[in-house]
Amino acid sequence: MALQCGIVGLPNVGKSTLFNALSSAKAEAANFPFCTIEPNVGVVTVPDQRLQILEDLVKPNKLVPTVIEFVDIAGLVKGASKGEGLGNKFLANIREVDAIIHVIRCFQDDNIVHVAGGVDPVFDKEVIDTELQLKDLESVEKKIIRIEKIAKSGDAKAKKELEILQLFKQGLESGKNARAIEVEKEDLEVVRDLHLLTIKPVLYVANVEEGSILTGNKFVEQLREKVKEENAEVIVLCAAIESQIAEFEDQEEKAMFLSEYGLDESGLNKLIQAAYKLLNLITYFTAGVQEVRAWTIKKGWKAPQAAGVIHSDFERGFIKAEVIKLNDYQTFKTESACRENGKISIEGKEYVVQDGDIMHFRFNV
Ligand SMILES: Nc1ncnc2c1ncn2[C@@H]1O[C@H](COP(=O)(O)OP(=O)(O)OP(=O)(O)O)[C@@H](O)[C@H]1O
Ligand SMILES: [Mg+2]
Repeated sequence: MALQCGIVGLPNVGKSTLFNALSSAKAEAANFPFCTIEPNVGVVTVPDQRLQILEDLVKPNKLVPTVIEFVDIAGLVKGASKGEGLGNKFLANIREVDAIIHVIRCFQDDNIVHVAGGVDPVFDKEVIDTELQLKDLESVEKKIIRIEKIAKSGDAKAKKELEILQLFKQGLESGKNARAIEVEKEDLEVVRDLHLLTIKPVLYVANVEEGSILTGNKFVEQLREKVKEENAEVIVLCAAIESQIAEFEDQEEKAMFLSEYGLDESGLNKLIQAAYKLLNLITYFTAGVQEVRAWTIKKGWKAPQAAGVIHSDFERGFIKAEVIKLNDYQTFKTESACRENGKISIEGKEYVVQDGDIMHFRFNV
């Protein structure tokens, strides 16, 4: 159930450079092959140090990390919501993704053309936001027309829905993203079928020049200031350098290259991990000699549902789960030692799986 992040932004801001870097980011965590489903969808392994820890302890035949997908979406321009620059097609691409990585040009380089003249992250962000909002407004207005008819017949539910839709309409018209419009959680159901673009979770990538990776620059400051109240993450990286980092197969060489830039981790790794969080995902592990494996679930899932990711039988016939915490596994080294020391807890159907849990499911079908 790999979820998708769409890489969105103005033309020529570094989206494809970033996407290519992500796509060639060789599985660091393990020997999971990178594969491309379509030319513009990349399956990217989620780097996770905990897998290495488990590998060292268990020495499995196989190590399987978890993955998410990135989609390289073509650049949007002003007027996209009205079909400019193939806008409608690209907006449809955005509708299909689960979260948005909004790439914003924060690098100064006179050789690289900026579609709007000069580097201006705040302006650029607004151009994209506006196009997405206009498209959302169109969706909301269509639904309003539909629901109005029902409301007129005196249907109470429709009346209530109409009120909520009006709130979205006003918010969007005033330049707000749908995710920033304050409504009750259950009211979100009213717009669920619209798959609004600006309701999807977002994070920003400030694409800076090589010299500003560590320090940031004035453009990054402007962007941070602009998104302050959004509570969104801003990741600073240099896409051009990331694509070079991703080329290294040899981990030592890679580490050396990184340290030349004063980095201890690639920007890509940070981005992938942030994207994973943005999608509201967490990881649990299964650890056997055959295979140590990371599994992706949504935060808040209970044990049977989490088990269902492995196989539907596990969910259907769920009896109980045995759970070891990673640091206990590290301390006692083996599953049996964990058992002897009372570090395996037996959990039932109501157990909410935690990030990093090592799970063993008992089931009967
Ligand atoms: N951080 C950076 N510093 C300098 N140059 C960069 C940086 N990131 C990307 N570039 C350069 O910017 C140019 C545009 O990059 P890219 O093709 O990735 O943009 P794009 O957003 O995918 O554009 P489009 O929307 O047209 O597909 C390329 O020449 C790339 O090498
Ligand atoms: Mg591109």
